[in-house]
Amino acid sequence: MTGKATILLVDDTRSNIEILAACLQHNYQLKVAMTGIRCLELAEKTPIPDLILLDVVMPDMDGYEVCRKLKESSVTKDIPVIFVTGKDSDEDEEYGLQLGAVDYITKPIRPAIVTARVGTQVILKQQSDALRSMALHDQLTSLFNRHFLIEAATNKISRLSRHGGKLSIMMIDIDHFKLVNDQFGHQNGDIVLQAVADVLADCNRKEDVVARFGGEEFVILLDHCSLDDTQDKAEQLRSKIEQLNPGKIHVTASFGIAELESENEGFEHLLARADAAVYSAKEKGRNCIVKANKDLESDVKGK
Ligand SMILES: Nc1nc2c(ncn2[C@@H]2O[C@H](COP(=O)(O)OP(=O)(O)OP(=O)(O)O)[C@@H](O)[C@H]2O)c(=O)[nH]1
Repeated sequence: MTGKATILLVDDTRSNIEILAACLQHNYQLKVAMTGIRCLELAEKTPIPDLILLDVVMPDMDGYEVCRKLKESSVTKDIPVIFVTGKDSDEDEEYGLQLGAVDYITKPIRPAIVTARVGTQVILKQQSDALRSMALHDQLTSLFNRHFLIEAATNKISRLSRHGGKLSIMMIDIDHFKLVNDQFGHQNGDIVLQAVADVLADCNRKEDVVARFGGEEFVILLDHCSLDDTQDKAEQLRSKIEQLNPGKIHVTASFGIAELESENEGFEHLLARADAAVYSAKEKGRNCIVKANKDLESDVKGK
């Protein structure tokens, strides 16, 4: 991880914030909130904190309630929380830990103890972020992997069922990739995969998901994108890949595109339609784009 970890300090008393800041400001980037509501706002804003030090007794919303809300939100649920509080009974501590806090520090604080406990939690958070990132990315291309794609698509489809909107999918399969490996070797095959992945990653909006789905197959999820717009985008990508020549190897790819018919269509079905369209593109001579039929059966029969 590059740069300093970010810690959000939450306390309604300025002098408490100052004491904590004095312990931590040299090693961490600090954000400060003096109310529970402000804590919830800052916890969702970039840079998302790596750790929150949370007071309990505050006028607008107490720290326990803030912690509960942090744990309910998909954006903030993985941020570790340490309570820093004057409430020092066993019951208070037990309650705070039951809410999901990773540690509980009582006031008056001892700076060396705060520094050590914060350091431990920051390291654990960085390690778990690194593991999560490895679990969700493809190592060769650094794109998202199939596991993340399925998770993201399922979330997007369930959001669409609540708020409406469009979702399209593009499946991209490099043509005759076995021949590339056979003629130029596996290492050059890897270079081709990385070059194609870079083109796909560069040409997309931040909210789109670009994933390596398997061997020489990639999938892009396009938010709020109609099938016609997806086709335009696919044409740009097809043309860029054709002009790439990574390691002087001529590369092309076949594209299948599909738009979610309704929120009742599951991701598996959408994917199967895009896959059938890729198959049709291969049948048509490769290096082209095929729109999926609405009906998967007729696509599959066309094989
Ligand atoms: N270099 C490299 N090759 C891989 C990787 N993953 C899968 N492959 C190879 O990709 C090739 C895919 O071949 P096929 O599925 O037969 O498809 P194709 O040769 O691209 O033929 P068409 O898709 O019909 O155009 C296989 O030879 C796999 O070994 C990888 O990570 N690196």
